[in-house]
Amino acid sequence: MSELEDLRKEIEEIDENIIKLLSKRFQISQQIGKIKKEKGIPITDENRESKVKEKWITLARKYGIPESFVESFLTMIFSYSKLYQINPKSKRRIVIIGYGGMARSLSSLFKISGQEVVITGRDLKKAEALSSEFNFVTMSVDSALKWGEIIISTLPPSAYFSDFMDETYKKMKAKIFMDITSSKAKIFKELEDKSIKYNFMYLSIHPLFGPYLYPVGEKVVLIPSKTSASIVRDIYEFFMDNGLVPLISSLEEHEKAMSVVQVLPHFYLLALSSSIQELSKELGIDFKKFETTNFREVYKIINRINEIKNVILEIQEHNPYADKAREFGVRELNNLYTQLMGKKNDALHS
Ligand SMILES: C=C(O[C@@H]1C=C(C(=O)O)C=C[C@H]1O)C(=O)O
Repeated sequence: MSELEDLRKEIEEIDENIIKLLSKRFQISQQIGKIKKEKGIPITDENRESKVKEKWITLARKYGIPESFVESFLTMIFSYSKLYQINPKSKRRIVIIGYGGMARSLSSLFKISGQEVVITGRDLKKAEALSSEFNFVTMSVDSALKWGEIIISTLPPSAYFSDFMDETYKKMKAKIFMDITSSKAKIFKELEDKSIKYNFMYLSIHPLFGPYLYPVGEKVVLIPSKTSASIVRDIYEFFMDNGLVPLISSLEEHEKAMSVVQVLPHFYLLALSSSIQELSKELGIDFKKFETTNFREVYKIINRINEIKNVILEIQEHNPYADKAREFGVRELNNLYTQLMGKKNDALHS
């Protein structure tokens, strides 16, 4: 055998060992998951993750492996390790109304946690396309509402004022109903009123993650309404059991928080996106050719934002603190501008 072949053989053996060890690590993680379930503690333990990461970085230095490799590898290990810990106490009958990115993300989560899911909506062909991805079932809206116990609507805010939803509310008696919108000010009261009128339990939720698959360990905000007091505990446990980290909030606190974590950064990023285009055009520069590591990361986020621009603009429009957030954004940008321009002028005059 040539030297090249010998070395490749050695690599293959090492690869097998890596896989064996990973499998062992995931099995242990599964055991840890069972203990956490018994004790009612959440799957994600950020303290522990920091400790593990510290250890990995020390070892990486010791063995001469780049820290950046270890960091991205470990991030993947954590997220798959947590997948192995999902093991819900009970199976619930969940109906998802809608078939967009968030419906897909929630479906992926419920698939690994073994929930029973039916996908429905106005367009049953689209519902069927999503169902088949996860081997779930599609039903007409009427049948789905009869069958289901927990109804999660992934529709945009405007949909809650449509004839379609008007008909749907009437068929949800005694069911648990959730919306997942980012800006709730406009719809919360409407849905709360409808839940009183038609006797369903309305618990507003906001998954704090984008349309990604297997969002294990991510947060979901729960905003109780007048009709959901009796089920908040149950749904809190349900989400924890399915691998998310639930967080209870009031409507007002949630809207304020979203003006800080969504409205403001999205506002800057949209402006950053267009100013990058404009400035590079003005200067005749192909910025992709010169991108730095930081720029690459920022641009990834800009691309993600542009992909869901309609949702982003909806949040800008509906969040009640959006005007304030944008005012602060512009004010601080101007302050920085004045400060930096001032420095430049000082330098010129000295
Ligand atoms: C395995 C655990 O669960 C999660 C996964 C971890 C891991 O894979 O190392 C660490 C912390 C937790 O977020 C644990 O708590 O130890």
